[in-house]
Amino acid sequence: MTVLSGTGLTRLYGDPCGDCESLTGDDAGRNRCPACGTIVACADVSLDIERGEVLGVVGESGSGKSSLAELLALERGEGHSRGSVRFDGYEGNLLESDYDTRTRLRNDDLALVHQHIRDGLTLSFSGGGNVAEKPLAAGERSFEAVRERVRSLFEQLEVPVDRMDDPAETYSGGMQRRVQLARALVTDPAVVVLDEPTTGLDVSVQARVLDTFRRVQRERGVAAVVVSHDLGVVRLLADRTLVMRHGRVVERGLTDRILEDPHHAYTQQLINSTL
Ligand SMILES: Nc1ncnc2c1ncn2[C@@H]1O[C@H](COP(=O)(O)OP(=O)(O)OP(=O)(O)O)[C@@H](O)[C@H]1O
Repeated sequence: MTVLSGTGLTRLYGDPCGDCESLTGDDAGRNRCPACGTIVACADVSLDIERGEVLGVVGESGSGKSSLAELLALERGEGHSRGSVRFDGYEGNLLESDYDTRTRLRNDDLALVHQHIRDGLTLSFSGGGNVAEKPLAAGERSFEAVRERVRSLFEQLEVPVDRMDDPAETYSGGMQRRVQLARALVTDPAVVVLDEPTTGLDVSVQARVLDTFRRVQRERGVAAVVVSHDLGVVRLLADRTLVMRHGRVVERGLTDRILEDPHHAYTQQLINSTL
C-alpha cells in the first residue's frame, strides 16, 4: 500500500526562461540552463513509497537529491517548486497545503533527518530534550510518558540513557546522529526522509548507525527515503533505488538488480567507482 507519492517533482533555482528543462538533464549533461542560468536542481521526478519499505536515492554531489528530499518532506526551501506530493490519509497535493496541515503532518506522520546535525538538533539542549520536544509540540501532555518514550528510543537506538540530560553538544557525532533518528521516530511517523545520514561519521561508526537504523526501521515498520551519494549506504538500507544525475532519475529498480545489473552507463560508473 502506497503511503507517500510524488509526481512531477521539480525545483528550479533562478529566474526560469521557459526552456530550462529542455536544455538541461542527463542528455544535455548539465543542470544549469545555458539560456538563463537557472539551476534545474530536479525535474519531473515521480516516485511511490510503500508502507514499511526503504527507497534509496543515490547520485553524485549536486545531482538534486537534497532538493528532492526537501520536496518530499514538504520543506519549502528556496527556489521554484512544482509537482505534487500525496500522503495516505491526507487530502490533495500537500505541496499546496496550508501551514496547519503541513505542521500536523510533520508532527505526526512524516519526519526529515537533516544532512547537517545543526539543522536537526539544538545542540545546547539536552539530547532527551531534543527528542521530547516533538511529542510535546504535537500535544502530548504527560511529561512522564514522553520521558519514558524517549528513554525507550534511546535504548533501541543505543544512545546511553544516562547521558539523556546532558547537552547534545557534548555527544559524539555518532550519538548525535542517533538522537536525530530518535527525534524523527518518536511520534511513530509512517515515513522518515533521511538526507545523507552518515555525513561526518567515520566508516565504522557509519556502519553501526546504519545497522541500528535498519533494525529499528524494520521493528517499527516505518517507511524511509534514504538520500546518499554513497552506494554503500543505499546497498545496506534500500529495497528499491533511484539513481539521479543532473536533476533527473536515470535509473530505478530493486537495489539488488541495480547493483548486479546496472543498465545506465552512469550507474555502472558509480558502482565501479565504489568497488
Ligand atoms: N539555494 C540554492 N540556490 C541556488 N542553487 C542551489 C540552491 N540549493 C541547491 N542548489 C543547486 O541545485 C543543484 C542540486 O543541489 P542539491 O543540494 O539538491 O544536490 P545534492 O545531490 O543533494 O548534492 P549534495 O550531495 O552535494 O548535497 C546543485 O547544482 C546546487 O548547486
